[in-house]
Amino acid sequence: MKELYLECQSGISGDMTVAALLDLGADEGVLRRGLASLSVDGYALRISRVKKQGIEAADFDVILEEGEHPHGHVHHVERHIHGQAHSYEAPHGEDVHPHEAAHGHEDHSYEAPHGENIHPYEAAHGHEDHSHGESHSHGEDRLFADGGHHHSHGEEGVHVHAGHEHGHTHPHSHVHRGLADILAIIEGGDLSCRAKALAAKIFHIVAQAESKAHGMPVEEVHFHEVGAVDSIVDIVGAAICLDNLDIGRVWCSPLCEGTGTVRCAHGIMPVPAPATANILAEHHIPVRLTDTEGERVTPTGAAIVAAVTDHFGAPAYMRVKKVGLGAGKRDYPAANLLRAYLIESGEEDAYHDEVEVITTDLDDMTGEQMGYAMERLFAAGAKDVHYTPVFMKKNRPGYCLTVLCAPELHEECIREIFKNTSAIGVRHVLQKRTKMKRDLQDVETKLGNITIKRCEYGEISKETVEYESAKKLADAKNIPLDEVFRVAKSEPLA
Ligand SMILES: O=C([S-])c1cc(C(=O)S)c[n+]([C@@H]2O[C@H](COP(=O)(O)O)[C@@H](O)[C@H]2O)c1
Ligand code: NI
Repeated sequence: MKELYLECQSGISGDMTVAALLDLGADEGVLRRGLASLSVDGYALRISRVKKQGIEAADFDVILEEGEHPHGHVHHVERHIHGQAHSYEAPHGEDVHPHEAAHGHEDHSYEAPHGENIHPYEAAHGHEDHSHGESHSHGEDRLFADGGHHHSHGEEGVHVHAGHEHGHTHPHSHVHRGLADILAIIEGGDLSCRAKALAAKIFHIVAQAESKAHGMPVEEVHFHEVGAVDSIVDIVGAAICLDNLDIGRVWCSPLCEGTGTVRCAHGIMPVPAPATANILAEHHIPVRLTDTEGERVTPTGAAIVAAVTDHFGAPAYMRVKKVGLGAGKRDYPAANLLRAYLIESGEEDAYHDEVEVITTDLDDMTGEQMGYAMERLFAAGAKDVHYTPVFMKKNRPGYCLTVLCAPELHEECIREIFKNTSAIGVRHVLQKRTKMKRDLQDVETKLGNITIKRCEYGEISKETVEYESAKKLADAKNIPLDEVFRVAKSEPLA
């Protein structure tokens, strides 16, 4: 099984992920053919090599073709997901292009005016000849064969796109695709079942987060035409590449997110953007908030991580087989790169792993409450839970609660502790564990079937009778437990 470790020191976005996977060896031809098989057009792909602080990396760029954008420029993709209401209010006096596309004209500059932190896809552009004075509304809504709802803009009402009210002297149409439209596009593509399922899973995660952010049912979340193209290409692209690399297990570091604000289709939003924050929360993704200005983790990036990650944190041991670098679009003091490693995790080393040890001292709970808390912790997946008597401050006898769990479950276990005990703080530490390799085996004895646990650590080996199976036999035969153990030990075990 191939294993992937995503190191998200610079955060993660959809395009960085596709680029890093291509750099790891995902087949560009397979990616291009897969994307071309989707009923989505009006864009071009640019796959190139770029340098970030002198470090060479792969770059994946989705470029809208002329005519796709209402103003007819080739530009980097804007993203605009929204409900049908079109009611984003513009902060007063802001001079932001309604569609916020990066129209550098000559140079596609990503420089934001006045040092503002504008998403590269949404940077204000510099041309002068648009008239945005008039308002317009959406007229009829009909389903087009290309899998979206075209909105033709009439004369009345106001259509506000994240910045200011805008109108156009020419009528134009947008395609607003809902989740169902996008899932149909994915389903209709010539992709493997695994790639389709993964792309659909990622889109569900984004739609869920958008639905929560905008307070509307998932079915009503609509992906604006150009934004949908960008998201489809990035998300399906990532799914195709993961499938092509045959990745079976994914590890992911905490996501480093920046700070400040980001300007997008809704206007200025805090970093992490609402949809991103919702994904981080919903999927318990560990995050490291840094003081670098800017959005490092996008909703698409967070959704990919949520969909594919099996373990958060680096494996205890890993052998690196290959490194792939995917470039981010903006420049920061530290190279803006997503690093993807093809690895063999130390999990193959069956003798070592890591466990999280969580402790807290309790002096004001009843036995019933402590028993219940223990049950909840086991239900959350704790490996072990125990109470140790302690003598605490103010001469109070109390108990130290200790929970052992897999590192990726420690957040969940801490939540259970806060929910079900009087604790208002816990201590936790990741500990290295050395363990014997274990193997359970059923053996036949004169009393019946019994389970033996065989343990091995190099040349050291031992066998123990599994208590639960011995108890079952003792109950069934109505004989002392000791007798079952005696028989199990005296008989040669096959
Ligand atoms: O346009 C919409 S609806 C939009 C919503 C949100 C929310 O958090 S809600 C965020 N954004 C921003 O768009 C860009 C592109 O994101 P990708 O995931 O497509 O790379 C990014 O800055 C988001 O924060 C847009
Ligand atoms: Ni719109």
